[in-house]
Amino acid sequence: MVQMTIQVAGAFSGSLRWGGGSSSAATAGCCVQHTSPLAAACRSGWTAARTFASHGMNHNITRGAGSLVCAEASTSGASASASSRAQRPRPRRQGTGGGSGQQARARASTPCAGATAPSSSSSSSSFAASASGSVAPTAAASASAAGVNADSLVFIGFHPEEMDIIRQQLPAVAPVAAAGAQQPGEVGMLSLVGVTEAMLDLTLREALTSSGSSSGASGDGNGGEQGDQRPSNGAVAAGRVVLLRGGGAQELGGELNDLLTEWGVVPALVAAATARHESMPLRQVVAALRDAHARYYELLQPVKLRDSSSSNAATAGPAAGQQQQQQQQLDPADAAVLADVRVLLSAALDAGEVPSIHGDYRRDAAHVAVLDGLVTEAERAELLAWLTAPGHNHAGPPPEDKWEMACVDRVGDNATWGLRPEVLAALRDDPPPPVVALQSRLAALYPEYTLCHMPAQQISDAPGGDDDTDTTLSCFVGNAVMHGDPCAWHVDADPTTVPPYSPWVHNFGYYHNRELGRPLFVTVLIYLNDTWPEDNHAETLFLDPETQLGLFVRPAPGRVVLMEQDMPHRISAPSRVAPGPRYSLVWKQVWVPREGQGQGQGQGGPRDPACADQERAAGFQSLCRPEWGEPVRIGSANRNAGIRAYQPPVQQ
Ligand SMILES: O=C(O)CCC(=O)C(=O)O
Ligand SMILES: [Fe+2]
Repeated sequence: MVQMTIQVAGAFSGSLRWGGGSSSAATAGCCVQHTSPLAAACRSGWTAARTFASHGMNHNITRGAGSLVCAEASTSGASASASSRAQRPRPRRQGTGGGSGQQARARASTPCAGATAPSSSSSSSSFAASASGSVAPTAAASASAAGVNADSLVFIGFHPEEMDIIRQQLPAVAPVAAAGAQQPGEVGMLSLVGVTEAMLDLTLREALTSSGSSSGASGDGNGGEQGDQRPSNGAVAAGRVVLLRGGGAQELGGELNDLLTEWGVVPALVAAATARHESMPLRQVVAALRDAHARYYELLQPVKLRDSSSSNAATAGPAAGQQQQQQQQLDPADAAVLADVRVLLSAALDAGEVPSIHGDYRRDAAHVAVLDGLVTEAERAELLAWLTAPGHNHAGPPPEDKWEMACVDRVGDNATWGLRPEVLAALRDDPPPPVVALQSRLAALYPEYTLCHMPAQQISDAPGGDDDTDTTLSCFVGNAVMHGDPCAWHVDADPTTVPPYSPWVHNFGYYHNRELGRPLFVTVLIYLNDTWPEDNHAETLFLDPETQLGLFVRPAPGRVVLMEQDMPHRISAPSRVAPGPRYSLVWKQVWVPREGQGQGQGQGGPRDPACADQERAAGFQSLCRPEWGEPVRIGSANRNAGIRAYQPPVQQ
């Protein structure tokens, strides 16, 4: 119910690390479990931030001590940082059915006080340098030789309204050249260039020389009125980057994201332009910078697969034909298991219209699927034994050497049993065979994606890693819920609610889950008990907030649930007759589209054209595979929901 969602949000407000100050570490971004001062792990990732669409525009970010810029100053003064109001979630339009229907996809606020930025000390490796392979001289020298204004701020992938704000605000803090004054600029003056989609295929030098001309650049200073010369939203898909060209621009670099944030523009990836960039098409420059940035911050952490199919690695393999290669290399045992997998449910709910990164709105719905047979009975038993102990008595609590009372859905709730951090770390770093088997089969089932662990640390914390709270994050959650345990509605994570100072946002921007070409946030869950009679209850519940309807999934040994992470859901506690805990193991993943849609992440091969076409037609990605047929539509996802039951007979 909507109220319920409000309560969930309310219960969390102020308790996130990025919302409530330093004592709130326990809830921050813990799509995962972690140790913390509150000694509680959280099933939900960004539940606290899950408030209402009406707040979606307000990031409430203030600048000041400990402000959020994640400047990673390079030796040449570049900074790696980012995000953008362009991709900032906007209020979600209501879907069918009316009602308040607030979808909690929008990030309510992105308070950043307390986030400490890595210092711009020389110890930090130069992000610009890693992008280009070496610390190259900046573009200034070659540019001035060409008669192009040496000092420029080149904004790529920013929406027109963002550029308007920047043009308005920047002159107050930096000497910005007047509109059209670019050949060459006055000494010390910065020219401000907004790059349109049409300009992405120009080299940096070409873009600068054509800036203000009919080629589509938005000019300096006040270019807001230039009609079709304003940066088009299409450029956002390539990524949001600010190139700092020349010493004057680079002086501003370390501060730029702070400024953008102060002005209400979500930061972006900021990098020094190098001489090498001068002759590269901007699209390529953006892709290379984003690749380097993703590598530097380890944003893409491919799951471990069987050796034969390890081509899932985001960095591995030639671009072409990888998908086929992965299928060919499928272990015959995995292929045999996959041939017997049954899709019991493929469903859509929680629908509405959401802003796309292109500036328009798209139809959206979240999805859940239930698969039986993805792991064998022997593998299920092996995994349960690995997570507990061989021969463990499952009528009693889980063994305390692997489990602790440390798992919560909401701050303040009593904790339930969760896996200890070292076990969670082992699941990622040294997974037992059943985990590798499941991951390999999922990778085979979804060849269009590179399956990665959610980079929980990078998403949760200020870049640079640990803050002062000694929080250990994990991309796995173990649940052993008992009768009477508190279980609350939550979402696991949502790409619209990642903190703005996180390198994830700098690279991928803000977007609603399922945006084409952007990583899909997916949770994978497996039920592990040997048996689970009906009377034990403990179903997983899924909610369509707008209609207050939903669906449930009964635990069954080895059953796997896939859900898009922004869908509200909860465990229901086992009944009194359940003799022991109900075990589930949960993966929090990001599925990175292989085609990349200009993302420049360099993964794998092309998507299956049929699949890609279907997605394009739908306007979004989904874990429900087209070959499974149309998903069952529930609540707001059912276009017939809310039609009049009684239609008066037509008078003749
Ligand atoms: O075990 C379940 O039914 C759901 C668990 C869950 O929602 C989580 O761990 O985030
Ligand atoms: Fe969850």
